[in-house]
Amino acid sequence: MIARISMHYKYPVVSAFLRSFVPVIHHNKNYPFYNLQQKNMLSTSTSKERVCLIGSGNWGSVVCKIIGQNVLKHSNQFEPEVRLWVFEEMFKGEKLTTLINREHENPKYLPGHKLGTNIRATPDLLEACQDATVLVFVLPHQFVRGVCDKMMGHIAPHAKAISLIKGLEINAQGVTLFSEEISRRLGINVASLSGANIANEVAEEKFCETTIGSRSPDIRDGEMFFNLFNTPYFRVNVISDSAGVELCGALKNVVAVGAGLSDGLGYGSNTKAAIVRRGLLEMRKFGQTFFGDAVQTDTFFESCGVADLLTTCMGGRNRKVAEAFIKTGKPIDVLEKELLNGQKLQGTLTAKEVNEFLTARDMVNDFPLFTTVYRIIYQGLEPEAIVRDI
Ligand SMILES: NC(=O)C1=CN([C@@H]2O[C@H](COP(=O)(O)OP(=O)(O)OC[C@H]3O[C@@H](n4cnc5c(N)ncnc54)[C@H](O)[C@@H]3O)[C@@H](O)[C@H]2O)C=CC1
Ligand SMILES: O=C(CO)COP(=O)(O)O
Repeated sequence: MIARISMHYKYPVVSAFLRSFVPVIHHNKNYPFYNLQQKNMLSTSTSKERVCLIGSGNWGSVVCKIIGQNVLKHSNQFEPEVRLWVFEEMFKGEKLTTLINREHENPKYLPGHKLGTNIRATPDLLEACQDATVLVFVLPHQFVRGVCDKMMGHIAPHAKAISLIKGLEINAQGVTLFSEEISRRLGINVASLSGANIANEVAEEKFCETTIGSRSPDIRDGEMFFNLFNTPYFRVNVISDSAGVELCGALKNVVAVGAGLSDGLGYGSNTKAAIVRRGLLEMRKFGQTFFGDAVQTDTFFESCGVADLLTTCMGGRNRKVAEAFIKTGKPIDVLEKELLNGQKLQGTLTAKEVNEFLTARDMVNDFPLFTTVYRIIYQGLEPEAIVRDI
């Protein structure tokens, strides 16, 4: 069963689906909800998890570095080799996979940071995920569908997955979380991870927090993901509201585009704060309206909520490109190529997708910030509308 929302069945179905999972809430390393028996079950397990990352961009590479270190740290739980699926491309005359395997670094998407010698990059998706028991999806959201289609029928039956994707599967027909879309296509449980995590800062090991949403009925999955990601500089909190984690991660990108427009116009901190506040309200309203009580208000106070909204509006790529859109007058796709060196924007595309969804429900006026961002970027509305029309 999948929690896809359409005109025919709205959020009560989603809520029932999400509520059907046992709530799992582990707060940091103390695991107050763990009992001894469950811990013993974990330590006596004989088979180790084999991890595969699907995606090797800017964030994918940083996460690969973290996972590469953690599988060695938790060697009783994980196989030492981590597979990294790379969308193959040439870089300075050589294949990116060859470079990663030889230099232990991704020179295109994360230059200057070693990934670890236990990482094995491959351009072959099926080889990468063969026998993997833990799949980490970290792709720009526009590529997920095609990648999942290729993986269908090639996944270990008991594999678990986690989605680090910040986007939604959303169009006029309905909205689906990527965790649910991947789960539906591959038939496996999928958790989510999102937080205030600008990749280059995490790569430099500057302290930050992140949120994992796990609604797996097996409480050990939450602990496994905690061990896979948590470090002293990347502090993980595991909560049960997986939908809220993903929704925040996707929608804050639209708000960040608004913040960038404001910066481009030379407006100050107060204006940006107003956009952030309005954006947060629309994010919560979107959750309440289309996901009902499947999305919890507390989640907006986790790293995936207000913290990610703030950092993306201050230092993210969506903000940067939107600012340049105002200052240069160039189209977004041109700026994406010029400024991001192959990295992908998520916020402008999400603004368009959200607008299609809202238009189909005659609800664009209920989300004035999301709508205004869309109209400025795609319909030539004057940029000053970013304060006038919200
Ligand atoms: N970069 C960041 O600071 C953070 C990003 N995220 C999220 O993580 C997700 C992945 O982002 P990044 O790793 O930064 O990626 P990225 O923005 O660096 O995107 C480039 C990646 O897309 C791949 N790609 C290009 N064309 C493709 C195709 N046709 N099929 C499959 N892959 C293709 C490239 O090979 C490269 O690996 C996004 O949803 C993003 O919002 C989340 C937290 C932080
Ligand atoms: O999600 C991010 C930080 O948490 C990165 O945001 P940008 O894609 O805008 O860089």
